[in-house]
Amino acid sequence: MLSIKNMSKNYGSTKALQNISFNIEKGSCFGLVGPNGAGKSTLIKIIVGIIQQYEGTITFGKSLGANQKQKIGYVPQEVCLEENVSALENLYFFGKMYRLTGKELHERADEVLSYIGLSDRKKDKVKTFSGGMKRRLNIGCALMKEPELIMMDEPTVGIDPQSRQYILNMMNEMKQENRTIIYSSHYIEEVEKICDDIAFIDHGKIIEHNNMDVLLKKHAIPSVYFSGDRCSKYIQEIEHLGTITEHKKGYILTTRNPMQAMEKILQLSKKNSVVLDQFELLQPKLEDVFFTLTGSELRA
Ligand SMILES: Nc1ncnc2c1ncn2[C@@H]1O[C@H](COP(=O)(O)OP(=O)(O)OP(=O)(O)O)[C@@H](O)[C@H]1O
Repeated sequence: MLSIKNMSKNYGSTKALQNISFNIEKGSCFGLVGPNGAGKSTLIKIIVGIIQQYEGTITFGKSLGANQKQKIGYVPQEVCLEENVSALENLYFFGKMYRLTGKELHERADEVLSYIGLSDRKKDKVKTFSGGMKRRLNIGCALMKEPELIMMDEPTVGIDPQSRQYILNMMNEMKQENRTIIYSSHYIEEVEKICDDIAFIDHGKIIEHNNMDVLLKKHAIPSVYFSGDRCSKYIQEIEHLGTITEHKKGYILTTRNPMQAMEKILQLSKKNSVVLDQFELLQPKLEDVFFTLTGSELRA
């Protein structure tokens, strides 16, 4: 549906994007993950058409076609609302920009208000809203044109957990409606919950792009946590199986072969009469993948 080829963008001597290429399928959620300054917003602004000077090509599939701009919704990182008027008036403003009028405009605004959970506050001025409500309305403005492709640039920054969950649920609903989402974030646990494909971006380069499951299988190393009095007695005997670190009252063994490691730990515990208090396989996380690939945490 959307294909980016060899895209680069410089701001003076800053290389914001360096030769980026990827494809996005219709109806999927594509996560763009990277620390501050990685180049996520620049990429989104190019796709939306805000930044027009860049190298490379963007091809939109048949479903978007020639009038693609009409079908792309953009939720900017900064909340972009008129605070002194009501939620409804903000939606009308955006609807009119997308050439909606009369009954169509009013009906669409009501639909969107219900979608973003603000129907009962529609006549209130935006300045009386919480941060989370403003974020939801910000998304609502982009939904006025019923986009096929919706670009969301860090839509959950600095809001309460309930609003965050509400927005994630909305995104899941959009996927079910076969809308395509590009979701930029450095909240990796959110991306993990809703994205199908993920691109890790750092210093303007895509350092890995893959389906979520493939990414985890390829890069995240599983580990085993075990604790119990005196299990330090046999630690030396399992050192060759992976990397051991002390954690809380026990140890984490990071290993490519967790089943073999678990069997060995059980064997040694029995032999040394050690009773294990805790013994579990820890599932790899996307955060670990980012760490493995870049050697650094995702800086918030
Ligand atoms: N208008 C601009 N002029 C000059 N440099 C810019 C401009 N916009 C972005 N940059 C630089 O380009 C690089 C990429 O910035 P960008 O905003 O795309 O990153 P980002 O991943 O979206 O970061 P954040 O999560 O902080 O929004 C950064 O080094 C940034 O300082």
